[in-house]
Amino acid sequence: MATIPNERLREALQVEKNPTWMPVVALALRDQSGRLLLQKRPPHKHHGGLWELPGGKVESDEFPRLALTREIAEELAITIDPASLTPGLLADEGEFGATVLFVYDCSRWSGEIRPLEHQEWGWFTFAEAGELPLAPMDRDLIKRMAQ
Ligand SMILES: Nc1nc2c([nH]c(=O)n2[C@@H]2O[C@H](COP(=O)(O)OP(=O)(O)OP(=O)(O)O)[C@@H](O)[C@H]2O)c(=O)[nH]1
Repeated sequence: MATIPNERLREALQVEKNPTWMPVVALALRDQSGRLLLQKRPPHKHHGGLWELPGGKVESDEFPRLALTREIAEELAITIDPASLTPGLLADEGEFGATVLFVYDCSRWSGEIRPLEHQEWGWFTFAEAGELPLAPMDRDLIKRMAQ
């Protein structure tokens, strides 16, 4: 049987290491009538002025559900129970999908919603959300949620 020289085998199995991909978690928070909470990104940030789901980057030492719980407390002053989250849709953008957005569904929280980062926010039906200038991944996600 022909053998592959070790060096060639190593080369063939070499997977390009790319530590630069970015996991982002976002919350599809619904009120009692099923409307979705969206907020507007600050003008100076990436996708500034566009509307999106609340959430943010998962730090390298965090579990996704805990990152989302942290982000939601930081942005909206409410507490969500990580165990009550349901994994939902997924989207990506950038070359080879370098930013991956994981959406969790949730309809229970405690506390009163307050925009701690002074962001504009509101509850929207899918039809209303479709009229907003949305971040590109969110446009796609909201279309899929509405189906
Ligand atoms: N949170 C959130 N980010 C989104 C959504 N859609 C989307 O494209 N993004 C992008 O994902 C990235 C998340 O960054 P972020 O700025 O919200 O995260 P963060 O709060 O941890 O960031 P910071 O450290 O800059 O404050 C941004 O590039 C943002 O534009 C979304 O629905 N929610």
